[in-house]
Amino acid sequence: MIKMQDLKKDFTVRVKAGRFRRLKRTVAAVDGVSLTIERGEMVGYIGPNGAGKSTTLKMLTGVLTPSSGEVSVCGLTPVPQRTRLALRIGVVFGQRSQLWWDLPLRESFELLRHVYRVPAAGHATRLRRCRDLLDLDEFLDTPVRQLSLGQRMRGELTAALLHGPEVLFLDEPTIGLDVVSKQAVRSFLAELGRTGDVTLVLTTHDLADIERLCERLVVIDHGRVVHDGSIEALHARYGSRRSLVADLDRPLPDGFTLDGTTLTSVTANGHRVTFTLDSVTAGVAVAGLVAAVAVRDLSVVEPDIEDVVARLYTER
Ligand SMILES: Nc1ncnc2c1ncn2[C@@H]1O[C@H](COP(=O)(O)OP(=O)(O)OP(=O)(O)O)[C@@H](O)[C@H]1O
Repeated sequence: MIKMQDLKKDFTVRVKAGRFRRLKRTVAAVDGVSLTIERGEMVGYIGPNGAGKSTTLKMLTGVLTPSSGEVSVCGLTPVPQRTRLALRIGVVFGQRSQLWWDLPLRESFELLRHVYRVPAAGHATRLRRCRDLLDLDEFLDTPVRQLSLGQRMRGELTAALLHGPEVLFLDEPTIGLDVVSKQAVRSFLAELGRTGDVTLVLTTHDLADIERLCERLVVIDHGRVVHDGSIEALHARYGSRRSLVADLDRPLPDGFTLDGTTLTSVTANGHRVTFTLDSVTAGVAVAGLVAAVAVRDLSVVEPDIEDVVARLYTER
């Protein structure tokens, strides 16, 4: 569905060199990315600021011409075949709107039907689905400029989907949204992905988006892919471990050890302890602990993706 082969994009920028001098410098925004994304995949494309995420998306959607390498989306070459591509993809870029500022959402959607020449029946079915899943009805007749950010984002998602695209590109779909709108957008995208009809590529700085939505995580830094795989694979690569957190009636006896674990924190005057599970399952560790001391409460905590990704960014 999407193929990139040694894709590069350089920008020439002028940098200050002394009071009056400006020197030309080349920035390799995307520096040899090769990726294949199959139909129905949900891929999170993440990386620190300036890593090259937006530039990649712009090349995939036909906004920017690559400096070198190959790119194809739905079998088309994005820039020269941009018009045909527009009928097959949907795009939501946080900063840019596809909606008409002064028109109610309902009319924007109708205009888009004409722009894309979408048959009325398909359009109506998709709009119905978006209205239900994204709760659009209460603001369908409100002019776009009066919508809250969360309402507008729900409108943008709908606008991007009304022509039935095969691929949806999302640049920071949940940025700036409140908790409720974030959940609404995530649930909607999860539902979209579940049906497998749409291939989804999203960039985000909110790793909860990735955890909720993407089986595949591509991490890019300085224009290069530094990780491509599942979240679990990332945890395995960095040796992240689950932890067992226990609230105890009394502090642990001096020198206490629990086989296959490491005691990593003791808080609340010794009443709360955390063990990292090094080589035992949670079940074995729980059984060992309960047999040895009086436990009031227990929980198993998954490794934190934020920590792992922060390490991935800083270790480079
Ligand atoms: N039009 C442009 N002209 C010059 N340099 C650019 C241009 N667009 C992007 N860049 C540079 O290319 C690099 C990659 O930028 P890009 O916007 O793709 O990063 P990003 O990963 O999307 O970052 P962010 O998370 O901050 O949005 C940065 O160094 C940026 O300054």
